Amino acid sequence: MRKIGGLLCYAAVAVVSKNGEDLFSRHSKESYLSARGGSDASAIEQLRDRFEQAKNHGGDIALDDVDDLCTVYLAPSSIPNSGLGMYTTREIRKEESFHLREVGVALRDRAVHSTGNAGGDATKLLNQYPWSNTVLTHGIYETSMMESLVPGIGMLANSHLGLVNMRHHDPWKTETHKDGTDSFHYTESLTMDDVGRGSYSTHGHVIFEATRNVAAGEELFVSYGATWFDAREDRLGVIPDEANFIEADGILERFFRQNKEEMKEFELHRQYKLLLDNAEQRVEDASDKDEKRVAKKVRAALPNSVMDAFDVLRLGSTARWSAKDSVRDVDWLKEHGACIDNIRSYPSSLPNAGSGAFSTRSIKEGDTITTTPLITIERDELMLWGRNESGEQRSQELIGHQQLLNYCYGHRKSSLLFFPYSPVVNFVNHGGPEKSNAEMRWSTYSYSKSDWLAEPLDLMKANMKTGLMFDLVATRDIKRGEEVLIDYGGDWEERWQQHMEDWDSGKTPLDDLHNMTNYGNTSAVSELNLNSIVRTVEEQQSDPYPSHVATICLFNQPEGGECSDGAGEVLCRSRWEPSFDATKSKLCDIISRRTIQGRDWYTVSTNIFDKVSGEDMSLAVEFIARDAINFIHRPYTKDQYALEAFRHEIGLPLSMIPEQWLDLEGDELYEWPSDNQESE
Ligand SMILES: C[S@@+](CC[C@H](N)C(=O)[O-])C[C@H]1O[C@@H](n2cnc3c(N)ncnc32)[C@H](O)[C@@H]1O
Repeated sequence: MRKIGGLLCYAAVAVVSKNGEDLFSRHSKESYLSARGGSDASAIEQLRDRFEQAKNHGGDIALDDVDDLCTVYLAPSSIPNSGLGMYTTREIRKEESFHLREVGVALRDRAVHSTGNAGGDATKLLNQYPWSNTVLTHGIYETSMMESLVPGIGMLANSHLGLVNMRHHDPWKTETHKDGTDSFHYTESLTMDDVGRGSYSTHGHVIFEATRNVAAGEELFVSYGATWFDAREDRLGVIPDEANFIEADGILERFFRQNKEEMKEFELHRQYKLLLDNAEQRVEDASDKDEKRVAKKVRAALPNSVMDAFDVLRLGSTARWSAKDSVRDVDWLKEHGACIDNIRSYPSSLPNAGSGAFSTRSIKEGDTITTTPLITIERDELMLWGRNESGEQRSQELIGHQQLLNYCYGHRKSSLLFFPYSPVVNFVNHGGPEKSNAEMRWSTYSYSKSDWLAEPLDLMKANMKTGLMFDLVATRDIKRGEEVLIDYGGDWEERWQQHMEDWDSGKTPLDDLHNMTNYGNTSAVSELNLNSIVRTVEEQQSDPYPSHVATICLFNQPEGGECSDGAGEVLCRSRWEPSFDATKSKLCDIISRRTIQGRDWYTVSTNIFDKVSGEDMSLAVEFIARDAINFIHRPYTKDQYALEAFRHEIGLPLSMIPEQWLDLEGDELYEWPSDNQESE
């Protein structure tokens, strides 16, 4: 969705719509407030408890705060021609965390490693969905060019810039040692003995929160940023942003002050036509591109007839009028929607598997647990190709796969992969034939485009829309609190067994993974962040930090120049304010430390090299406080970037894949231990 290559960025837009406030009519029950998760610390405590319960009760967990009835639905979006959207049937209070935590799957340096087809090619469906790295905070430093896919609200919720009600929750803004995404299982249980290391995302804990009160029945909207829409004007038309809707509201307000309803109808029409003519003239008269764009968007926000303008009055704003059904009747949602909150993520009951999806309600055999749209991805797009010797061109050497492969469904005989993106569905783990209690099927939901199963492969690859869907169906009765497991298939199982054998025997190429210095432990990073003192570069010579650790400094550039030589210490200090905006953080070296009035202050030097201008923008900064310094993983040292980590798609039975999509022998993809074995 938003940004590609730093072009567009996720802005934490705090849009407060009057509509939402007005519609928020009744106070909800207390459990609902307690369910908002409270502080992150208590959320982690809760998770710890759940983990203990999971371990002690054979995987089942208690879910005291779950509503009996479904609270999140997939249903047609209220934005015309925008496919499906996501709706809540219970009110969500401003700043309340959305209860379904998500996984964030990082995409690594696609422009460098992908084939010509991918990485920046705007015609690829996959390229419509990644968030800029600021959503997975500190992701900025994970790799050179990082983007991420965040299912649930991060992919399924549409964007209406005038009705935004959800945004990514950023604990790192106030607690610099947190990156806002890491789930506790990651810091708790991931050790060198963990054979699952790197095979699942370390961002298993992405949280969204409400930017304003959200009414029961309301569609959930995030901001993709205005520039995302500007870049797609050809395909999507002119899409107003929040300011344009507000301006249009002002124009209508003036119109209705001057022209009363009791005026003669033809006079009203005439006056309104004049209003529209003026709006169009403004587009004509605009002196530059930006002005023209604003004028076009304001015009697009205005209704085309005076009758519709009266409708705006009734609904309260042009934004609300442009998506009339953005607050749907809950009964309508029950009838037309598909329930998508029957599962939540908690630490898996399986060893080495990271998080899992747990049923929040009792499900009967044959019932649909959740329904998910899919994006189709070509296998090539997830391959990591090396570089030639000069580093300028891609080589023919396949060096690995994007971690996203592990979250995709497919069959080795097809180059087509499917990535589901309903909430929590990506946490469903492999139970093998014995433990599985569910399976993925092509969806029977009325909005699933099942006729696409007859489409030729080329058309599927070129498709810029989503349409195919999966249902996750219970294959036996599932208790509330039980982990939902499917069978990833024989190919997956075989590769996993091979991976475990290689791991146990300490065989190469897994040596890198065993090597602490290369893919270091996150607990070490978290612990350093709790230390009050940061060692200077000189101190580190005799007392080094682990090599996977780097320091970033978060501070605001002073207005009106740097701390000059002549400036006194106090002035310097007041100028270099810590900032918790990760987008402004910089990798930095700690040069010296001084204690003034009992408080430690640091001189740091940032090392920034502007890739675009080629300019060395390194900066020496004096006097920043400890809380403006943060320990993070050095680029490429998080587990997901270990090239040798386990990689395999989730297997679909051969019988599910239409014959015309079977374009591969399949054996060339991985070094198959048993090449000729036909696996379902
Ligand atoms: C679709 S993801 C499932 C969610 C994942 N557990 C997480 O925490 O994000 C698939 C990955 O989960 C892990 N996984 C799933 N089932 C597993 C199992 N039975 N044993 C070990 N790892 C498993 C593997 O790393 C696999 O590549």
